[in-house]
Amino acid sequence: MSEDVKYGLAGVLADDTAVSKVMPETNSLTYRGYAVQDLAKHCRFEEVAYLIWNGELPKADELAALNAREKSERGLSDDALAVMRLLNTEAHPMDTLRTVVSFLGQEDMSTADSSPEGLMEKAIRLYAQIPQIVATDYRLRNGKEPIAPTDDLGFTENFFHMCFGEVPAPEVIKCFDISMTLYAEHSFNASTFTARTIASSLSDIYSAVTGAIGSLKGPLHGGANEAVMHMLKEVGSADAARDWMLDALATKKKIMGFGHRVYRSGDSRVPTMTDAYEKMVDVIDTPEAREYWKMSSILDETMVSEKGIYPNLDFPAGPAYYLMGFDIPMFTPIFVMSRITGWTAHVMEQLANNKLIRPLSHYNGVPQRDVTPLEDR
Ligand SMILES: CC(=O)SCCNC(=O)CCNC(=O)[C@H](O)C(C)(C)COP(=O)(O)OP(=O)(O)OC[C@H]1O[C@@H](n2cnc3c(N)ncnc32)[C@H](O)[C@@H]1OP(=O)(O)O
Ligand SMILES: O=C([O-])CC(=O)C(=O)O
Repeated sequence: MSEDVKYGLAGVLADDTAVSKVMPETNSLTYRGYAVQDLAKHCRFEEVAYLIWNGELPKADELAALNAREKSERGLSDDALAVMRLLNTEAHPMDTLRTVVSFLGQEDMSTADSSPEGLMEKAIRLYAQIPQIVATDYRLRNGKEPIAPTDDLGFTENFFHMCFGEVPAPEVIKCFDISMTLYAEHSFNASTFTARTIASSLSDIYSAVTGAIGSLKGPLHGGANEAVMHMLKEVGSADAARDWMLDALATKKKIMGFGHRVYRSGDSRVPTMTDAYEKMVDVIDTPEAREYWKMSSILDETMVSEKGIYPNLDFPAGPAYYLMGFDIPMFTPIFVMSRITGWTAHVMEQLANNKLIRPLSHYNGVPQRDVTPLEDR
């Protein structure tokens, strides 16, 4: 260990950004100057996507133009669908998504076009097509035929339609839409920084997004929303929750969905997501939904009172997705459907003022030595 090294780049200011601001001192977060809570309350995810890319909220005609473009980009090619049918249905959906996004880059004859217009076109294509990849994979893994997207529905409604062939209650749509808004962007998190690092060598945007998907998959980052649900299933009941947590802490287990590199006293997005999750539980109103809600509340209270470590966004998002009917391995791919907006905005920002990302390392290996020829070793 060296005092000069910032392990994990913790606390390092690596570049400027105007996309979002994470403020741990006030547990707050803004996208382009707007508080996420306000955005979640007043805007559909499509408006937030426009904001993240363009820096301003859209006027009605601008939103209509984005939505029309997104709809025109829906529909994977026959080749992409054929590739999906070849893939291993036992694989994790993040592996499938990473592979198919990489294929989209291979299929696009203008992959290397990094003009501002070219980047925006590809960002909108990915935003339009990733939901179909996620939904198609869900259906193929479950032995069902894929459902094609429809232009009659908005972003969120179309996703539910492609997964389940139906659109749920407005409260469920609202909860999902809020999760999309909250997941969309979070400054230099690991996956976004990965995307920027790849872009900084003047590689292409598909490569940057493919790498970012690989980074998000890890359970210390986006993969935690799945891990949270596995944990809730292991806990089993609200009655068992407090003892489960005390035992996990006593045995020094890492509790998924808690803690954050930047926020130390609470994730800015959690109250909004928890509120949306609670409202959805009230609407679903099944014993299972109420049990998960109680269990989550007890785990949260116990972790905060025992360790002073607060839940992050993955903690309420995991069970909310589960109660919406999604299977657990889809949770992190759903995160990608949202974070694609932040990743691509950061690729655009990186390339607008590019400097190759190349930090230094502190060498702690063996000192320099002479090579002994093979016959003498
Ligand atoms: C959308 C997102 O990506 S949000 C993050 C999602 N990830 C998770 O939920 C995974 C669980 N959480 C964690 O692993 C961590 O909190 C991280 C990786 C998110 C942040 O890690 P760091 O900034 O490196 O925090 P660090 O590991 O230094 O934690 C400080 C102390 O709190 C403890 N701690 C932090 N999070 C947790 C946790 N979830 N469970 C138990 N202890 C924890 C650490 O063990 C450490 O204790 P120590 O000082 O006794 O060693
Ligand atoms: O900011 C981070 O390190 C992780 C996170 O919460 C996110 O990417 O949403």
